[in-house]
Amino acid sequence: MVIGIPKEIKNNESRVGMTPSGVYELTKNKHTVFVQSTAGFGSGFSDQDYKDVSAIIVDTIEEVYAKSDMIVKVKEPIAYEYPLIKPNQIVFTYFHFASSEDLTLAMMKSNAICIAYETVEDDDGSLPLLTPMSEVAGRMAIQQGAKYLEKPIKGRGVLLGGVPGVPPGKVLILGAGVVGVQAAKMAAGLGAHVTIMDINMKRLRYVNDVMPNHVTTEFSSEYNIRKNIKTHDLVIGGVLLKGAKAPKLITKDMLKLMRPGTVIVDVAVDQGGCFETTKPTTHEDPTYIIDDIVHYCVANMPGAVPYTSTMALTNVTLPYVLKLANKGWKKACEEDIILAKGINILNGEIVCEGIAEAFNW
Ligand SMILES: NC(=O)C1=CN([C@@H]2O[C@H](COP(=O)(O)OP(=O)(O)OC[C@H]3O[C@@H](n4cnc5c(N)ncnc54)[C@H](O)[C@@H]3O)[C@@H](O)[C@H]2O)C=CC1
Ligand SMILES: CC(=O)C(=O)O
Ligand SMILES: [Mg+2]
Repeated sequence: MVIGIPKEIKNNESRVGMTPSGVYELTKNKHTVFVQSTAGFGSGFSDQDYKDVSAIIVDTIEEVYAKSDMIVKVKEPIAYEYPLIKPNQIVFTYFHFASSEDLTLAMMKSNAICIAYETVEDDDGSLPLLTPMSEVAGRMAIQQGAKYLEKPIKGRGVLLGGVPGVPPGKVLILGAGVVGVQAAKMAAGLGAHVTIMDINMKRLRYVNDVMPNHVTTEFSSEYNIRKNIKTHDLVIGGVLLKGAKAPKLITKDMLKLMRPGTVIVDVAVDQGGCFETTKPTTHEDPTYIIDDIVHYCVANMPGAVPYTSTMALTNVTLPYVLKLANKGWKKACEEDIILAKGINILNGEIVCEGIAEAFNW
């Protein structure tokens, strides 16, 4: 098969769809791989690194799309890429369709085979191709939240870890999944007091078992959320309803309950966000303020740490990329129900639950 790795064009997105080590496995299996020149620079890989594993370097994104049977990338296609996508071309990437009607309509029109990393689902319900990026984003959420709590950038002016004689800051985490647990771990490491909420008691039991005593669990209900946002300095949104729009757990009127300078980091922004006031931002301009509450809503957080993220992503995507390349998408998906769950759009039709509902279609 002919596989193409374009350079990402989303704002400040420095990850790349495949490392040279991943490309090595593809060319070893007799596939042809086109890599757009400089695609790997941001992640520390030169064109020569890709040439050394028998990839062919091309100058433009147009050539990558035109020559390839399968595109392997990181983020959802951007409007510039829509017309480059061909009928029956496999596009394997994060799509997050439920957060963009334009993207959904464009991909339906393209007649491409859209396989979304974020809905590939293991037998136990976990999402193996989302997990590593959620690990990165969960850990980063605390790093970013701690920074935006500083007064010169309009935060409350609280040091999360406190100091001897002064209590630590308080972090509220909505969702005890991958993002939530990694965020809790980082916040606890800094010495902050952490409250983590979920509707899944199994997850709360797990957190309760593995976390230190200054991480407390609480069932997620509107009443409990309203109570907690009054006293916490940093609120992390890490909820997910697979493939669907995130539930709005904090509405605009609830911002008034929070103290001025409270920071919210809505990691779930890529599924529409769990705060009513969330709108996607970029690494170039990551925050905005509504009712004195600092909102950080970057939809590609791992893109800011590409050296870590690109490797973590290829580690998990490579086995599926190899299957798709070796067998073709039909046979690969027939034989592997886990991969088949990634198919979101096929022959111009939506085949994943939750997307059509997101737009009231
Ligand atoms: N902004 C970014 O750069 C990134 C965003 N993400 C996004 O972060 C979100 C979370 O991802 P994961 O942690 O991997 O998902 P996950 O599936 O591991 O965890 C989600 C958790 O939310 C819980 N939940 C659902 N409804 C809830 C409610 N009403 N209250 C409290 N908890 C509730 C679920 O029970 C589950 O435990 C996803 O939307 C994902 O796409 C992930 C990586 C990067
Ligand atoms: C999961 C996702 O949206 C990201 O890594 O950017
Ligand atoms: Mg995202």
